[in-house]
Order: sequence, then C-alpha cells, then structure tokens
Amino acid sequence: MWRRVVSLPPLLSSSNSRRLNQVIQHSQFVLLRFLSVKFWRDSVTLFNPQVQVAYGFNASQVFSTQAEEGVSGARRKPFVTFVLGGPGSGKGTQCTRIVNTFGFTHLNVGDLLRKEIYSDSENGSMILDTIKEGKIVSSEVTVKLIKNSIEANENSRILVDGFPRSEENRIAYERVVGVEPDIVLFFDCPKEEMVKRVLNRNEGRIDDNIDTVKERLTMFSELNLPVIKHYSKKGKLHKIDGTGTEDEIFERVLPIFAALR
Ligand SMILES: Nc1ncnc2c1ncn2[C@@H]1O[C@H](COP(=O)(O)OP(=O)(O)O)[C@@H](O)[C@H]1O
Ligand SMILES: Nc1ccn([C@H]2C[C@H](O)[C@@H](COP(=O)(O)OP(=O)(O)O)O2)c(=O)n1
Ligand SMILES: [Mg+2]
Repeated sequence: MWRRVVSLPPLLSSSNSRRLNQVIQHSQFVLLRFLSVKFWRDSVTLFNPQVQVAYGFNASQVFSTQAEEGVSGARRKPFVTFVLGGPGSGKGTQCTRIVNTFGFTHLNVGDLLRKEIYSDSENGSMILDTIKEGKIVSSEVTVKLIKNSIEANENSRILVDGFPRSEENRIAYERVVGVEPDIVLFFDCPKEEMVKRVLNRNEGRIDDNIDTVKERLTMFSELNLPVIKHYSKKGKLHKIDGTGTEDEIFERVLPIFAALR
C-alpha cells in the first residue's frame, strides 16, 4: 500500500508547491499582525482610567466579567439611588412605592444586616449587638453585603435604602464598588414625628424602643448629616419634605423619577 502511494504522481509541481508555501506564510503573518494590533487596542481601552470611571469598572473586573459572560462584554452599570433619612422618616415606605411605579429593585440595608443575624453568619452576633445599641455596623461588613446584592441583581435600577449612614460608609463604598450613586434622596422629617412613627411601627424590631431610637437619632445627626451635606455639594441630593401622608410624600418623589424616564 505504501509503495502504491509513493508511486502516485505528485499533486503539485515543485514551483506550485513553493508558491503555496509563500501564500501560507503570508497569511500567517497577516493574521498575527491583526491579532496583536487588536490585543494592543483592547488593552489600551480597558486600562484607560477615563473609560473605567465612565463605565464603572476596573480592568480586573472586566476580565473576570468577560470570563463569566463570554465575549459579549461587561455588564451595564446600574442606575443607583441612595435613600437617606433618620429612623422612621419613611424611607422603606416610599421605596416600596418607587419600586411599584418605576420598577426599581429595593435593597434595604437594614434587612440585609438582619438577615445576617438570622443566617448564623460569623458576624451575626456583632451585628445584633450593634443594632441593639443603635450604632452603625462596620463598613467592611455592610459594603460587602451591598456589593454582593448589586452584583447578584439583574435589574438596571437599584434603590439602596439606609446607606451610607456615615462618611466611613460612603468612602468604603466608593473604594470597594468604585462608583458614586447617580442620585440621593433625603427624607427630611422632624425628630418628634420620627420617634412617633418608630414607636408605632410594630414590626417586632429590637431597635424600635425609645432608648435605642434616641441613640439612633444622635448617630443620624452626628454621622449621617455630613453625608447628606457631601451629596448636596455634589449636586446629587434631592431633599424631600417627609411630613404629611404617604400619598403626599410620594407626590413629591414622583417628579424626580419621572424626569429620569
Ligand atoms: N407619611 C407617613 N405618615 C405616618 N406614618 C408613616 C408615614 N410613612 C411611613 N409611616 C409609618 O412609619 C413607620 C416608619 O416608616 P418606614 O418606612 O419604616 O421608615 P424608615 O424606613 O425610614 O425607618 C412605619 O410603620 C410606616 O408605616
Ligand atoms: N448602613 C447601615 C444601615 C443600617 N445599619 C444598622 C443600624 C440601623 O439602626 C439598623 C436598622 O437599619 P434600617 O435601615 O432598617 O432602619 P430604619 O429603616 O432607618 O429604621 O441597621 C447600619 O449599621 N448601617
Ligand atoms: Mg427602613
């Protein structure tokens, strides 16, 4: 059999075979040049700090996202709204309405922390003690929970309710997540009204008692007001009068989101 094959006449003459080799070598050269130019361009784009800020990623995140999602590209940055206000100012109540009207996902940071207490996590008892005392949980724990929830969320509109409660919270979020919120709502409500609402809340919360509420109000004035000032200076703050009926307050919220549609 071997003899029969070698005895067959050559398929190409030696000059044709040389020409074919040249064509193959040239094609390999063109392909390699194309691939190296494309790689260089992609790298320059991905490592450009302006591009990273605009799209809310850093290069390492993009590479891991590409690995997870194929070559279709990085996920779009969600529209993030922080919702601030003292205890009982009506954040949760108004968030529910925004969700129903504008299709946002509601991340209630107090709920994320309470879930940790009941899920037997390593930080559970520390979170329980901190909430009972009316203090703020360390940013390291809170920001990780928020980041995980944002990443697990498919919706492109997110409300982060009850965060940041301190400058430490704010700075840690910006460092870890790498982007600022798009807008910030602040429900402004007199202290006596907030106390009245919290004491009537009736959700069985360990922090809805007069002693803890007093401490939470002190924390709010000392730690949260500087955050509100910060966003006000940046032009991101929407201060909303938090008094009146739920309907009246939502009437004040509506135009903020309607304008974004
Ligand atoms: N405009 C309002 N008037 C009276 N009670 C309200 C109003 N908005 C909310 N509440 C009630 O006050 C309590 C605190 O509201 P909530 O939305 O939980 O505030 P926050 O999340 O800011 O602590 C809840 O029992 C809620 O039903
Ligand atoms: N960013 C946050 C948010 C909440 N916490 C803790 C401390 C807060 O008093 C409790 C409860 O928060 P939650 O947002 O549910 O409270 P209110 O809705 O404002 O009454 O959780 C925190 O430590 N850091
Ligand atoms: Mg709430």
